[in-house]
Amino acid sequence: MKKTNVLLTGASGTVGFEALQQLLQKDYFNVTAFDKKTKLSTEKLAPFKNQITLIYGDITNPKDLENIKDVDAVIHLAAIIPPLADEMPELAHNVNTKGTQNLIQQLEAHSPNAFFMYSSSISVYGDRIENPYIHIGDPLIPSEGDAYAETKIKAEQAVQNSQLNWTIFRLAAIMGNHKMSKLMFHQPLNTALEIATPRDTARAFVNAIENETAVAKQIFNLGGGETCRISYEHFLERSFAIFGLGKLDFPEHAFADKNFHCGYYADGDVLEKNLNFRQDTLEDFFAMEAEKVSSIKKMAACIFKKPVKWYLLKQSEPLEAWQNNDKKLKQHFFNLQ
Ligand SMILES: O=c1ccn([C@@H]2O[C@H](COP(=O)(O)OP(=O)(O)O[C@H]3O[C@H](CO)[C@@H](O)[C@H](O)[C@H]3O)[C@@H](O)[C@H]2O)c(=O)[nH]1
Repeated sequence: MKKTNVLLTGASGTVGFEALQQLLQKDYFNVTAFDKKTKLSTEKLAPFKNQITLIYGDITNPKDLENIKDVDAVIHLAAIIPPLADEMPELAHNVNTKGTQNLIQQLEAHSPNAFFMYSSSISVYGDRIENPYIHIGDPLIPSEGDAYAETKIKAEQAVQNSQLNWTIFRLAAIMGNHKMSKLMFHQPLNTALEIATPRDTARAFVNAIENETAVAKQIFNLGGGETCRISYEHFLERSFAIFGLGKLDFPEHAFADKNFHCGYYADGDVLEKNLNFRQDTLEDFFAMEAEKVSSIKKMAACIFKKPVKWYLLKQSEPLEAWQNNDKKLKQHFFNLQ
């Protein structure tokens, strides 16, 4: 039987690395991994170099894509995600939108029958504090200044306008190896949060390869479902306890009131019915997180929790805006009277 040639972009990323390992568990896939050459990607992908075709390159440069040929299925994950996407919106546009267009062009020319699976994001729906139950047909209204969401919307359009067969998954909050950053304070504490673990997310893409007809030419919300829902405040409380950081005792105005994203996917079960990708619950996620924290690390965090929380709080842009009475930024982050 002829093997399916799968191209995986962003193979060393949080979702990509899970997808790579899952693809390699099946013997009917020939995997080509495309990624940017960085210290991290080299380290993570080196152990697989005998099992895959490895192409290092920059997706913004069409020349780097020239060796991509005879592909049957594509899992396109290479992207600049927040917070970097917010700090460097032009780079995000080049990689996320133009890079996707470049890849589509290469595939249209050399793999016109390829099935293109695109990873979009829940950020495209914008602020859903008032109305947290999200459906696929809801309007796409990114939060003010959310360059990342804009790049994802444009890339979605490029995918839909392509000559290829395609599917688009709008990923919920993917909780994985992402570092804590200033984004932590951009998200209002009363945000309705539905997570999906990287391995469940990857499984959806991998299972879609064999279920192309069921998902082709459609857009889906991809989340962990009812067992993966929590408020952001409770999510942080649980995480702080796991890391030995004690209570979530930040001052008023540390967290924004608005202009972020996330919510509950009201129609997320549709993708699950098609692809049967969910295995993890929130409790599994917290158990995995707890396993990552050694007792020594937890003890150190416990001893140093005050300076650690002070350091985190220093990164709160909402609090900084409030303290500086920066009218524009206060307006951006808070519901003012
Ligand atoms: O110019 C670049 C920048 C990044 N990458 C690669 O892209 C991947 C990004 O991974 P990561 O930053 O860990 O992102 P994830 O959290 O895995 O993001 C996934 O989930 C997001 C939605 O939550 C989607 O927007 C992304 O496309 C999808 O990869 C990595 O392999 C990078 O090396 C490139 O190939 N070229």
